[in-house]
Formats: sequence, C-alpha cells, structure tokens
Amino acid sequence: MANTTKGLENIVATQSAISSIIDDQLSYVGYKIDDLAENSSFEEIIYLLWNQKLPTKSELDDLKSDLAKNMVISDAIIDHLRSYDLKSVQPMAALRTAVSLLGIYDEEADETDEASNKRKAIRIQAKIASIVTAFARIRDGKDPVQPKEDLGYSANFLYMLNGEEPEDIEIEAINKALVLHADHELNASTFTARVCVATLSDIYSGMVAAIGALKGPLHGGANENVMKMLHEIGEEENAIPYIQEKFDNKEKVMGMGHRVYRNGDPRAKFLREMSRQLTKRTGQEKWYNMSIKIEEYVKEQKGLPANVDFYSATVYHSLGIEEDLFTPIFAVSRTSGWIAHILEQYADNRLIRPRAEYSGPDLREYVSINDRS
Ligand SMILES: CC(=O)SCCNC(=O)CCNC(=O)[C@H](O)C(C)(C)COP(=O)(O)OP(=O)(O)OC[C@H]1O[C@@H](n2cnc3c(N)ncnc32)[C@H](O)[C@@H]1OP(=O)(O)O
Ligand SMILES: O=C([O-])CC(=O)C(=O)O
Repeated sequence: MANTTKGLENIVATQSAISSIIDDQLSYVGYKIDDLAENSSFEEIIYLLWNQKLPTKSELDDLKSDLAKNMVISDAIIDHLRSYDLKSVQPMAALRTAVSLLGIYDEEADETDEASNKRKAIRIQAKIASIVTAFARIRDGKDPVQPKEDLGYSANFLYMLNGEEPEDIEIEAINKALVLHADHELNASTFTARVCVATLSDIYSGMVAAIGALKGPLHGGANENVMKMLHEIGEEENAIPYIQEKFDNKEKVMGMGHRVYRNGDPRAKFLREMSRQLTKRTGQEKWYNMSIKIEEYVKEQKGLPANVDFYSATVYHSLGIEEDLFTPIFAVSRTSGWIAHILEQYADNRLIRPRAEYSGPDLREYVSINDRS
C-alpha cells in the first residue's frame, strides 16, 4: 500500500469550486478575499458560496429577507436550551446539540432533493445565529430577543445577543469577521461535513459533524484559547517571557501556525486592523499591543504566522462578547461554507472511504479465554 501522510497533509481529496488557496491567496468562487472583506456583506457571501455567483440587488434583498424571516426559533428549542446545565455546559456543545434538535423538528430533515436542501440551508443559516444568541442570553438569566426583519444578518446577530441595536462599527466588525470565516477550502470541519453527507446522510447530520470538528482547539476552538492566553499574560511586559515558556515546554501558542499558509494567513490583517480600532475605542489597547508583540515574537522565533483565530479573539472581546462564544460565532459564519460544500458533495457524490495502512501485529492464532495469560 502507498505511504501514508500523517494528517493527510497536501493530499488533494476532492475537487471543489467553492474556495481556493493558491500561493497564500484565498478566494471564494474566484473573488479575492481582500475584495470581499472590503466590500461585501455576509449575506452576499452566503449567496456567492451557495450559487457560485454574486447576487444582483434583488437576489440579495430576497436572501436577506428570507434569512431575517427564518431567524425565529421555536419554543421547543428555547425550552431545550433552558434545560441544559447552564453553569457548566460549553456553548459549542450546546450548539451541536441544538442544531441536531433543529433537525428533529424539521419535517424536511431527511429529504435530500436539491430544492428541500436549499430551503433547509436558509433555515439552518438563519437559526444558527438565534441559537447562539439565545443560549448566551438564557445562561445570563435573560430572555432571548426576537430578530428584527429590517436588520441585516450581522446587525441582527448583535441585536439578538445584546437586546439593543448595535453601532455601525460593531456591525462592520461582525460582518467582516463573518465574511472572513465563511469558507476555507478543505479545512477539518468542512471535510468532516463532506465525509458525513457522502454517505447520503442528511444536511443536519453534516452540520452536527462539522460543529464537532470545529470545536477542537487545533481548529475553531483556538480563538477562545487566544483570549484565555491574553488574560493569563495580563500585561504587555509579560508577553515575551510567557511565550518563551510555552516554547520551552513545547506547548502550542494558540492562534499561530497553519497547515496550508506558511507565510501568513491573508485574513489576519483585516482582523488585526479591526482589533486595533476596537481596542482603541474601548480604551483597552493593551490587548492589541500584546497581540502584536506575540505575533512578532512567534514569527521571529519559529517562523509561524498568525492565523484567522488570533486577532478575532480581541475583536470579539472588544465587542463585549464572552470568550466561549467566539467559536460559536465562527460556526455561525462557517455554516455558509459547510452548507455550500454539503450541497456540492450531494451534487456529485461518491462515498468517501480512504484506506488505512495496517500497523498492528501480524496474523496470529486465536487464544480461547481460559488459555490467556
Ligand atoms: C481556523 C483554524 O483552524 S486556524 C488554526 C487554529 N489552530 C491554532 O491556532 C492552534 C495552534 N496551531 C497549531 O496547533 C498548528 O499550527 C496547526 C494545527 C494549525 C497546524 O498544524 P500542523 O500543520 O500539523 O503543524 P504541526 O503541528 O506539525 O507544526 C509544525 C511545527 O511547528 C510547530 N508549531 C506549529 N504551530 C505551533 C504553534 N501554534 N505554537 C508553537 N509551535 C507550533 C510544531 O510544534 C512543529 O514543530 P516541530 O517540527 O519542531 O515538531
Ligand atoms: O483551513 C484550515 O485548516 C483551517 C482554517 O484556517 C479555517 O478553517 O479557516
């Protein structure tokens, strides 16, 4: 059998027309991430990823209205969120379970034709924002806030989270974060989603599988760990000794390094700048200054660049968002990419079933239980 590649590094496992990373350049359906980050709303990105073209004004208006109308979640879901052990349950675990529950209450859950999958796509993308925000409020002892149909996706997200309409700079920050996290070729959670639905399982199963993969600290879970790390460091002057200690102990620095980007993650610069603006606005520049020091030191010592998770941490923190909601926000955005890949997988499906190179003992005689030592 062929040699194995640990972690499937550089293995091309499928063709995809959704996003590409070539020479450290990320694009969605042929549009450079730099142009999209500067100019697009998250809804435009959803449309682009699901339809492989940018929407016209009326197509965009229709999508915005469909999303806003579908954001309401049922009392059954809210009651369920209330039933969790709110002091200890981890929001990504709550999200994983709640999305699974959405499937239980969706009468079309097991239909796999294209039209029903597109309807479910809208419902899932709309409701995932409401689940995250409702959970956040319920565990803080507050009631969920109903979405407003006249607000865009990013504004509604913050409105449902905080119960008041956000300022423009806050909407811009969330919109940019959602645009930048929307898709990323065959990352671990997207691959997981594709493997799942390639068995012709349903879209909700693909989503739940993907959320589970995103939760891990080597993937989406890194962003909340970045903020934990910054809190542990506490003050700017502690940053370098803290990171050096991590190196000495052979521990990973969260938010640094990437499997595909070796010279730098093109998304990081937008979040770095957003972090600069937002920490200045809140008078908490120390988080930004500390992040810059860490980024420079890790680059200098190990040649490792900051990834998308690194500056998203201080962006969300500056918006007053609790640390353990950072990865759920990533999931809200990446839902658009997961769904695009799930639909692409269904459209030209073949079961994904690689091989393993066996490394266990040679064939041997079975020993009956009474004769075993
Ligand atoms: C949205 C995202 O998912 S982006 C990634 C988010 N994850 C993180 O930020 C977690 C921290 N980073 C990492 O763990 C890794 O860089 C990953 C998981 C992103 C990529 O992993 P891989 O491609 O498998 O790289 P791998 O772990 O083999 O690292 C190669 C070398 O760089 C080192 N390295 C990689 N990342 C880091 C890091 N963040 N801190 C310290 N050292 C690191 C490894 O220890 C290894 O060193 P060695 O060759 O001396 O053993
Ligand atoms: O592509 C990856 O391996 C991880 C990543 O940056 C993402 O999912 O956005």
